[in-house]
Amino acid sequence: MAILVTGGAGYIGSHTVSELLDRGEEVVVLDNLQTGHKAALLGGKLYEGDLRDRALLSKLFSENSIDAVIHFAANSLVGESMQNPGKYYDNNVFGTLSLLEAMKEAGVRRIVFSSTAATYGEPEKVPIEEGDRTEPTNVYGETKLMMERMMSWFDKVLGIKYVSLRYFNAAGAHESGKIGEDHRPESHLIPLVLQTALKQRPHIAVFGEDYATPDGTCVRDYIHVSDLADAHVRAVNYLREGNDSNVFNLGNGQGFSVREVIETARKVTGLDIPVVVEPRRAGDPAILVASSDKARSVLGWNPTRTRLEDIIRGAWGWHQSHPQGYGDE
Ligand SMILES: NC(=O)c1ccc[n+]([C@@H]2O[C@H](COP(=O)([O-])OP(=O)(O)OC[C@H]3O[C@@H](n4cnc5c(N)ncnc54)[C@H](O)[C@@H]3O)[C@@H](O)[C@H]2O)c1
Ligand SMILES: O=c1ccn([C@@H]2O[C@H](COP(=O)(O)OP(=O)(O)O[C@H]3O[C@H](CO)[C@H](O)[C@H](O)[C@H]3O)[C@@H](O)[C@H]2O)c(=O)[nH]1
Repeated sequence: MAILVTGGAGYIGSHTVSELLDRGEEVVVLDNLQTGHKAALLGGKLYEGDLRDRALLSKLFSENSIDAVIHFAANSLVGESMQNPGKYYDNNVFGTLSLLEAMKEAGVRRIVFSSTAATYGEPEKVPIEEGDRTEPTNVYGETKLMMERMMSWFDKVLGIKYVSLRYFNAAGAHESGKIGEDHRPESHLIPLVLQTALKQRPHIAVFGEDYATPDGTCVRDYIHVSDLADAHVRAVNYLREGNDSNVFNLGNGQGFSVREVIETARKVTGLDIPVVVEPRRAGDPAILVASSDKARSVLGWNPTRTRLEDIIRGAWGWHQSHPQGYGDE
């Protein structure tokens, strides 16, 4: 049986495809390449097309024996979602509906889904647990929560089981050096800091230093992309074993401030990284740190690449060897 990976040519998707292939799984990828890269695919069978194309989905399911889906394909820029909400409801919510309908038609009963810490909004406490209040502060987080709720009803009514993985901040690159982070436009802190070290940007902007945190800058929980990939494989197996639908946080449980990330990058690269302090970015909570105890106990997940310095060193290796990313745009 094969696993369908939507968005498999993207950052987290490509690392998960690699992990699945390493474990001998047959992989089918659906990606419209709007932010993904063909070169990020280390194997698998690619269908180049859109999630919302029901005819393509029907063809894909009829041509392959798929028993589980891992669903990464989405738009995921918080700022853009606050300028163009319709794009997010269309691609994320309608796209997921299209996928679930195609799964129903094909009789596929398992889906593992990319959710996000953004479903919580401003946390009521840290570390955040799965049962905590979910009140998104941006459209992106709201669409991900809607997708979770839609899957919950497709389970109740149709028996399609899901695992929703709420990632915190994905970071780092594959140990092989072959794949890494190449978002266009790039909005994530670590790649932007490393592009500044490479002198591709004049400075890194620090969005606000008046937060109620030890050094005034936002605190985030950075989790290695390969540890995320491992969690997806575990989640598929959890569903294959016949377990019930579930929701898990995925993070390291340790927070680092924006200033600490920049300082660590200076240490790793040995280079100057100029900083300019700018106003807060709309919709940014001060602190987001995960409790991943549930994923550890239920999925047996045990992230191994947890040191921020090592995560940044791996990303630095990728940026040095691929200064233009995949170079396909
Ligand atoms: N990067 C993070 O820190 C982070 C954190 C939490 C959640 N997430 C979620 O994880 C998932 C993957 O994130 P990423 O950073 O790898 O993003 P990415 O942009 O690199 O990957 C998304 C992939 O989906 C594809 N895609 C998008 N819409 C599509 C459509 N309609 N049809 C077919 N393909 C489509 C893109 O071309 C791309 O290859 C997203 O759902 C994102 O919301 C990411
Ligand atoms: O140039 C920059 C970019 C970011 N930041 C700050 O660095 C921190 C991390 O920002 P990222 O953009 O790297 O990540 P986010 O925490 O905003 O978002 C990530 O995690 C979210 C969940 O928490 C969502 O899932 C989202 O898709 C994912 O990119 C934030 O405090 C942000 O304000 C800066 O100071 N300067």
